[in-house]
Amino acid sequence: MRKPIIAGNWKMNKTATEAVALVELLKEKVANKDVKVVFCPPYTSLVAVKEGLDGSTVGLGAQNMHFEDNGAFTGEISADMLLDLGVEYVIIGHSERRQYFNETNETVNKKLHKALEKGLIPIVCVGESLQEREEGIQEAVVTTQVCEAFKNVQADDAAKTVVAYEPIWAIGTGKTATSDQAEEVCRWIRENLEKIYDSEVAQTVRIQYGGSVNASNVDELMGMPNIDGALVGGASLKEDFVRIVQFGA
Ligand SMILES: O=C(CO)COP(=O)(O)O
Repeated sequence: MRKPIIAGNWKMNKTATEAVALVELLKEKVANKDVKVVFCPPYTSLVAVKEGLDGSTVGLGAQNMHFEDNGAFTGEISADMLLDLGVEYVIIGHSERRQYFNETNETVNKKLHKALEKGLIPIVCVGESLQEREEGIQEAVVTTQVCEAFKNVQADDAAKTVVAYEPIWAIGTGKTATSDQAEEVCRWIRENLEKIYDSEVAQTVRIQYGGSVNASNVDELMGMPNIDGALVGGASLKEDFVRIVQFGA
């Protein structure tokens, strides 16, 4: 049985001071032994959020990292830097990074290798654009993203990874994929993992849905057999997140 994982991607929101206030608001209310809850604040708030979460089961994640260990990469952050702060999870290949910061399937693959080598748990994001869905090529797009991301990743490492299916057209738009649409792609992702590896790996990897998840639609999404969690943007910055992690209640 896969333990659900619900992560809040705070994106470029909250100063460190504001982040502490949000942790205070949420941390006790989101404590849930049946669900892994993770906060992914901006880099600048990681230390403050870590301190604020002291004694809590809520995990700490970063929103990105570089694939090199160190060097002349102005403005970038390495896996070791994150680990040193107590970070456990890292989002890799978010569509906003693919769209605005030149992230490609190749850099996603490099980052996935580095995160796993260092012992961070990667949350690898995949998902098609509106145009790709309208053209009916979403299965091919997501299949390519999954195959490229996992290139040369060993089975035991792959099993530790979390994959997030985030259709770009559903992010921040208030337009959620229907639970059937989300389930269909999450199932394809699992089938791909089975083809690349085996059914044990495929059945171990947790697959999240992300894109306008809120307190009203979470129950239906989480009721789907291949959806093991959510990657939540806007609603993770508010008290709604408490209801989201209590899905099904
Ligand atoms: O991109 C997302 C999470 O990574 C989803 O964002 P929203 O929940 O704001 O649509």
